[in-house]
Amino acid sequence: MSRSIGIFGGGTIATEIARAISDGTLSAELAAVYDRHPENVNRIQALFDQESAPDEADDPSALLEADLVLEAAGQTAVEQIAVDALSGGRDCMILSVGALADAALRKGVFEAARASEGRLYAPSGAIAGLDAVKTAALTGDLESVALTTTKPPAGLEGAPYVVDNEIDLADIDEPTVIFDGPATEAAAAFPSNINVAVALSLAGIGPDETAVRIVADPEEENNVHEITAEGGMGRIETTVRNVPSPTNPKTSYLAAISAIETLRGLETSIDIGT
Ligand SMILES: NC(=O)C1=CN([C@@H]2O[C@H](COP(=O)(O)OP(=O)(O)OC[C@H]3O[C@@H](n4cnc5c(N)ncnc54)[C@H](OP(=O)(O)O)[C@@H]3O)[C@@H](O)[C@H]2O)C=CC1
Ligand SMILES: O=C([O-])CC(=O)C(=O)O
Repeated sequence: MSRSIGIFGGGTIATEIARAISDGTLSAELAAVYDRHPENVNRIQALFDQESAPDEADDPSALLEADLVLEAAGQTAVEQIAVDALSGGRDCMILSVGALADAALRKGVFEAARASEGRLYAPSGAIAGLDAVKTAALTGDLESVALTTTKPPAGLEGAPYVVDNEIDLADIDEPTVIFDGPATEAAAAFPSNINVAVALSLAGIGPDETAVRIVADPEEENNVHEITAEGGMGRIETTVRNVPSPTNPKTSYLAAISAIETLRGLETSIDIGT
């Protein structure tokens, strides 16, 4: 029997995953979708015929009936659903990985995962190289991990750090570093922009030790993520120049596809790559 999935969030990433289920790329059943905007759920339901359309969940707890609960909404949604899903023996996939920069939440979610028959999944999302960073971390001598993210200013609008520091993105006329600090701080300062930093940090040397720079570049059309990691094994350098999603420029198209590929990995009997 195919795995049932309940999705928390009905936006850009959820829609791509739903499409992959409706067109057969994934052989899962989409059981239910929850979003505070019912029209988003309705748009996803319209991708399916009547018998296979997901239920509209009135409450996030309705998602806990599914085999796998997938969060694609925001950091608060991770707080609302991850521990309950894992404690109930469900698998749980989270996209708003930045939520795990909070040490107390991370401890709670990891403990729930360790005690559960279910597993916690955090896809690579919009970055490349988590496989190599994770492998290098195993050697015990990974010394530094850094991420530089460059986005068009429009992709950074509304971030708490931008609002609190009254950064006028429209005034930026050349590549400008607007944030430089550890992944822990980046996740709170840019909750919708830098989940990748926390995923990277959890694969590597931890959120307090992972250096993050965010650059606003008016000439840049892509969401660019450059990773460098150094240690006894040598040096890892990766760059992804992501096409932003048309429905949410903050989110790179690759992030949604990465979640689909992680789900596909649960179905296949051949597993290539670390
Ligand atoms: N790991 C990675 O590499 C990446 C992670 N992400 C993260 O994935 C998540 C989903 O991205 P995306 O699909 O583009 O986002 P969207 O904004 O397109 O969709 C998210 C939807 O979920 C709703 N939502 C958010 N929080 C809640 C809540 N607590 N209760 C009910 N509804 C909620 C939003 O409503 P509203 O708009 O009102 O908040 C919105 O309708 C985001 O947190 C994003 O930052 C994105 C890209 C890469
Ligand atoms: O999609 C991206 O390029 C990265 C992103 O928004 C995130 O990590 O939150």
